[in-house]
Formats: sequence, structure tokens, C-alpha cells
Amino acid sequence: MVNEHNILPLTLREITVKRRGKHILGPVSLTLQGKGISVVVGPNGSGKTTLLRAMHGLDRISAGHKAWAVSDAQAHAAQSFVFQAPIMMRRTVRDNIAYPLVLRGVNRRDARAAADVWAARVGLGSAVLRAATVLSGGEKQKLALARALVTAPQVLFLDEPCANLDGHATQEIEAILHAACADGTRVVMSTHDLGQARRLADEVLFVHAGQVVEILPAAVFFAGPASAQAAAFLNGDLVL
Ligand SMILES: Nc1ncnc2c1ncn2[C@@H]1O[C@H](COP(=O)(O)OP(=O)(O)OP(=O)(O)O)[C@@H](O)[C@H]1O
Repeated sequence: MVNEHNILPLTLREITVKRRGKHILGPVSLTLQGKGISVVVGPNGSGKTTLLRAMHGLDRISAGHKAWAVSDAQAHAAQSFVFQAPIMMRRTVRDNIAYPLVLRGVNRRDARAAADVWAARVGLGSAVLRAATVLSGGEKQKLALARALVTAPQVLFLDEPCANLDGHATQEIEAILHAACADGTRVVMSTHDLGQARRLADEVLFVHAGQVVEILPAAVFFAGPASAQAAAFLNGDLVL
């Protein structure tokens, strides 16, 4: 671990996010702690991405209070965020993966050695010298995961990491997430894919109209969610 202090719990108290005067999220109160994979589900535009971005600190909070167990700077160094469409730097696969370590002051040789280990773990071992920009969509997602995990983050946020990927690529990415979780990384991710939520989630956060309507153990949520909106969502009905 880059950071010896446990950055969790993350506590949100009545946070809201507004953009251009429009209320988008909240008020949300929750505590992120423990282990495992939390999966954020909900209809389009309900606020899943905004919730993840606000937790990570990418979106400014308009009101309320957010606190990690440590200072924001310490917490920031021990977490990663994977975007739905990850940005590839115009460098090799190896140097893309090494980049977060170089940013944290690791010398280039050690960073590249660590990058090669991670490239192999995500199945890009034979591609380390290729230009990252020419990778396929699935390969880019795997690179993004390696780049996020190379710093051994305590918390990993992912926004729809398997959107637009086929079953095989999705399976590989899910295996990497399971392994990261087993290594002690706390995972928080959004998905549209309820099958994926069932496969991965220890805990489900159901978001609707900018509110976190339910936070339940996955088995409880899928057996019978508490709200009518979540029941409709699980049933494939329109959620109004
Ligand atoms: N920068 C912004 N300015 C204005 N509105 C925004 C901005 N970002 C998001 N929104 C709006 O906030 C709402 C929530 O968006 P968000 O992307 O968090 O939802 P989501 O649940 O992730 O959606 P999807 O499932 O479609 O990816 C949407 O109505 C969106 O249009």
C-alpha cells in the first residue's frame, strides 16, 4: 500500500451536487467502509456517475460534508478512478501504466518494472511496447484497470467499466476486480448490467432521481428490494 493509514471510512453527510444551478444529486448520507464490492445501479441519468465522482472528489460538493478517515491529500493518494471511456496517453502501454507511480515519485525504472507486472496480470504482457492509443476498447479498459491498480489503491472507483465490451472482455475485467478485492481494495462501481451487479456485488446502492434510495447487502437487494422503484427497476419496468 502506498498509504499506511486506512483512508476508510468515507462519510457523506447530507451532500448535494448542483451543476449550472440544477440540482443533480442528494442530499446523500452514507458511510463507505469494510471490504468488498459496492455496485451502484439505477436508471439513466439518476446520478450514479455524479455519486462516484463526488465520493472521489472529482465533482465539487455544493452542500453537506464529506470526510475520509485521513486528510484529503492522504486519501487522494490511496484511491483511483476508472472512467467509462478511459483516456490513453500518447505513450506505450508500459508508460501509461507506470505513469501514476512516476507521478508519486517512483523512479522510472521501478515504475516500468511494476507496470510490466500489472500489464501481465491484465493480459497485456505482450503489448507493453505498443502505443496505448491503438488498443481495442477492451484492451484500453484493461490498461485503465492496471493503471488504476498499480498504486495498490485502498479504494477503487469505476464508472461503467464494461460498457460496450463483449462477454469475454467483461469476464476478464470482472476477474481482475475480484482479485483486486481479494487483495484488499475496496471497490465501488456503477453498472447498467444487472447480471454484472449480481455477479460482483457484495452491497448494492440503488440510485433514483438523484437520491440513494437503498443501500443493502446484494443478496437482500436481489431477493426483494425495499422500494417500489427498485422493484420496478429489477423487473425491467419503466422507473418513473
Ligand atoms: N456538468 C453537468 N451539467 C449539467 N447537468 C449535468 C452535468 N453532469 C450531469 N448532469 C445531469 O445530472 C444527471 C445525473 O447524471 P449522471 O451522469 O450522474 O447519471 P447516471 O446515473 O450516471 O446516468 P447514465 O446511467 O445515463 O450514465 C443527469 O440528468 C445529467 O444530465
